[in-house]
Amino acid sequence: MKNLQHLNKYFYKYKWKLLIGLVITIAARIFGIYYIPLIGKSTVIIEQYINGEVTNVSVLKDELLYNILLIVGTTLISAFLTFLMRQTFIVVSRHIEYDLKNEVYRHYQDLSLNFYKKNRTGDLMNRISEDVSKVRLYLGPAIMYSVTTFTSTVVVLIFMIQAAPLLTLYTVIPLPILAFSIYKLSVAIHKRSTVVQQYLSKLNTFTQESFSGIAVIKSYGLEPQTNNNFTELSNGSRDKNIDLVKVQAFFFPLMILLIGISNIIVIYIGGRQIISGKIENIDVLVEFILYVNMLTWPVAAIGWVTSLVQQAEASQERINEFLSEKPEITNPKTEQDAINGSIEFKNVSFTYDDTNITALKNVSFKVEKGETLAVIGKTGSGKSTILELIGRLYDIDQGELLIDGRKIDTVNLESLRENIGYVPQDAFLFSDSIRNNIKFGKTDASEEEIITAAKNASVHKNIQGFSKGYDTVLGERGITLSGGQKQRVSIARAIIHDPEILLFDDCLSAVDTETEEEILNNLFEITKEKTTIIVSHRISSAKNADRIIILEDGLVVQEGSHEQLITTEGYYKELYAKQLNEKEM
Ligand SMILES: Nc1ncnc2c1ncn2[C@@H]1O[C@H](COP(=O)(O)OP(=O)(O)OP(=O)(O)O)[C@@H](O)[C@H]1O
Repeated sequence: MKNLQHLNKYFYKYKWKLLIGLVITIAARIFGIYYIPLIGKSTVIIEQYINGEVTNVSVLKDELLYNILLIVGTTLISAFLTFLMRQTFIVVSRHIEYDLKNEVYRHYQDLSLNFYKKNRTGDLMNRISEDVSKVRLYLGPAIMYSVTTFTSTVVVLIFMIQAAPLLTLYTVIPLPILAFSIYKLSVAIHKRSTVVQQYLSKLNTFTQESFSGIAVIKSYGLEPQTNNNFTELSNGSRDKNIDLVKVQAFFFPLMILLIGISNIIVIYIGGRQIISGKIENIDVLVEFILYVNMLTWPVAAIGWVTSLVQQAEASQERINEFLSEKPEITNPKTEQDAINGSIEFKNVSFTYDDTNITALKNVSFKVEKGETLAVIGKTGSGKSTILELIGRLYDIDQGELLIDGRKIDTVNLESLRENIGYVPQDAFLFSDSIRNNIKFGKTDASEEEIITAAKNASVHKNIQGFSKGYDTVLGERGITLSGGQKQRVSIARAIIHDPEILLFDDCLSAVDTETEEEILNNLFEITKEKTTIIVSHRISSAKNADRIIILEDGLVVQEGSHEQLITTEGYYKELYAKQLNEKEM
């Protein structure tokens, strides 16, 4: 139960509702049991009529009618209270489930990129959905049934002991056995349903992947093999489901068997006590059979609830594991900082934790506000890493990274990121309209601002070409943009909020040179007063920059303007010659 203590704050938050639920449950159980003594009383009067102790039939009728009305009344009240009980306990559990999901989601958002690299997306999703759902079963049904079981058992036992104490003792003997057997059965059911769930998620992942990759499957003619793999998985899933059903099938027979045993005990021992005169009236037997039946479900619930609590404990442990992860990148202060935009790397080195790859070694350069720096280098030379460090997606290991002369980890993180327009290498667009994808960079952007940003990114004409224009939905349910169109929407998103620092990571690689030229011209105007870093493999993107640095294996090997570099032996000159040749061919 140690892990479940995390939820105590939520119980505290909803304490009044839970307390009301408790009172309602006790009242519901008391009203719910009242029909039993009334049935007992009715049996007695019928017996007295048969024995001739009551001769007037209208007395019998009146008494029976009175009892029936009371039974209907108390049962209706109990039913209504049971409805209210569910409304409080289950509703509170849904509220806590919602709060917990939000807590986990917010925490996920605070965690750094390293956390996402160490953990698989499926695992993150499972903990926020499956595990939270299991915890909800503890918060709702488990607590509700525990309260019901406790109150029912106490109320029923009080009624039983009042009627016949010794018979009560004999009758309750099989009940702990029932609770224990149901517990064992619930554990077995849980184990098998976990396997069923695992198969189901394998099957889901496989199906999803094969539909996403349908183009590859078809072009390689892999349909028969995919079919075989699917059949194998679904056969496994069917077998595991059958295993589960076999165990589940024991549940009700076991309950019926144990109720039957208790009933036999009531009739046998109660019957003997009536014969020996220890119990006076037959109504005790009738009432006891009803009491035993009333006790059975709550007692069985003890076993079921125990297994629910165990599952919730395991799930909460997994949730707590992530909740206890500390974000590596934190905001150093709450006051906002004005960002002017100058960036300086002083002997910066950086090694990725997970791969141990040293992506940058002693890198130094400075870009002032209004300047453009181009970063050129072979793949894997560390270009993107420079941009990620400026966005503080990672913290540097050695050296100093200064923003406006201040160490980056002393600058307000929100201010820093709000002032950066970052276009990543793999433009990621959400399954939403083009308008909203662009507005993502500035949520309150006007239509005019959206169009201007799209025009500057040279994508406005393309968007107009779609029948729904800016309302065109992208992604799974919408159209798929070409690589170049995606890159340009992504540029529009970065420039719309007019940030002080613009970081372009090889984001014109998928557009033709003509469009590249057009975008660069537009950007030239926009970035006049900004600090701009352009990472590229193309000389055409770099040639107009104020300064160009060449990276090789994490080291700055050359630095200078386009004119200087094309006359200096090295990677830039070779690349220039090669790309010039390609253009001429
Ligand atoms: N998230 C990461 N985790 C671990 N290692 C990484 C990560 N990103 C990059 N690396 C490694 O760091 C090195 C530098 O990568 P980086 O992405 O900065 O290169 P790049 O010059 O931008 O390459 P490209 O031109 O192909 O985009 C590479 O060896 C790469 O494998």
